[in-house]
Amino acid sequence: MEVIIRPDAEDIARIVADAFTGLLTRKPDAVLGLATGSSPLKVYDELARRHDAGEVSFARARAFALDEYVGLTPDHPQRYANVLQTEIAGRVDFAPGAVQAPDGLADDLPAACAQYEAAIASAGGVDLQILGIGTDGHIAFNEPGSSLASRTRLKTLTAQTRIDNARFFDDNVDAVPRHCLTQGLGTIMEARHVVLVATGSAKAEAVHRMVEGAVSAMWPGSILQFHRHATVLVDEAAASRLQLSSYYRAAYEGKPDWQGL
Ligand SMILES: N[C@@H]1[C@@H](O)[C@H](O)[C@@H](COP(=O)(O)O)O[C@@H]1O
Repeated sequence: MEVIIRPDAEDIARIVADAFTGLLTRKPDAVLGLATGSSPLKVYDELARRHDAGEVSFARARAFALDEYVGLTPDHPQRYANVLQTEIAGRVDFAPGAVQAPDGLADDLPAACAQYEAAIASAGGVDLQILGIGTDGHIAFNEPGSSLASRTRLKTLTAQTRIDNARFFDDNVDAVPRHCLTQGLGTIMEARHVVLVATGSAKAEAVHRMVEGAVSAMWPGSILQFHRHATVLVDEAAASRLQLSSYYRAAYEGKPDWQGL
């Protein structure tokens, strides 16, 4: 796991956008993994800017959302399919239907989960997955206690996650759905490169546990310690509990250019 500590979210966004544009240049039909939440927003802004400048195209790419709320109406602005359309898909040149999310309105939710797994597999798997992390250490919606081998499935959100996400629902926690469909930890682990972005002091404990703690279902992001190509980008506040921060800084400063991200 590579840990990169940068001064601010803009700098992090540039580095992550470089990973996306580099991949799409090498492999225009790449399969991208997209996250919701506030953490990726500056990355999406930077990608939209580069797209407008003619520096990158998503025309042949496909993308999969990490997760989706269960039961939000098709036009609900917080339905993650709509969030991704607003934040990134509608701002660049993805082909119609190229961005998929689990179907949180399906009559048969387990079947929808199985279909989603099959769609990712038939696309050839995810090349580059962007991730955020919850204050309780969840990635996608894999809450503490999630199986480290889990696949796309129905999950119940924790009270903490519903409180954290109430800001997207006019601060009304009762409006936050209780259930979601989420890629499992085992699903996410199959992405060929995962890039996790975390900023702000509220994430410091989760980042420390994920990177330096024991691998444990109590801190689901810690499964990424087993990933062969995981990059964690944090600002100073999110890095504030890291024990080996001097080492991470030295490694990044001395990193040979040819290594890339
Ligand atoms: N399902 C999403 C996660 O994918 C995201 O990583 C997390 C953190 O959100 P934020 O980036 O807004 O802190 O929130 C939600 O629960």
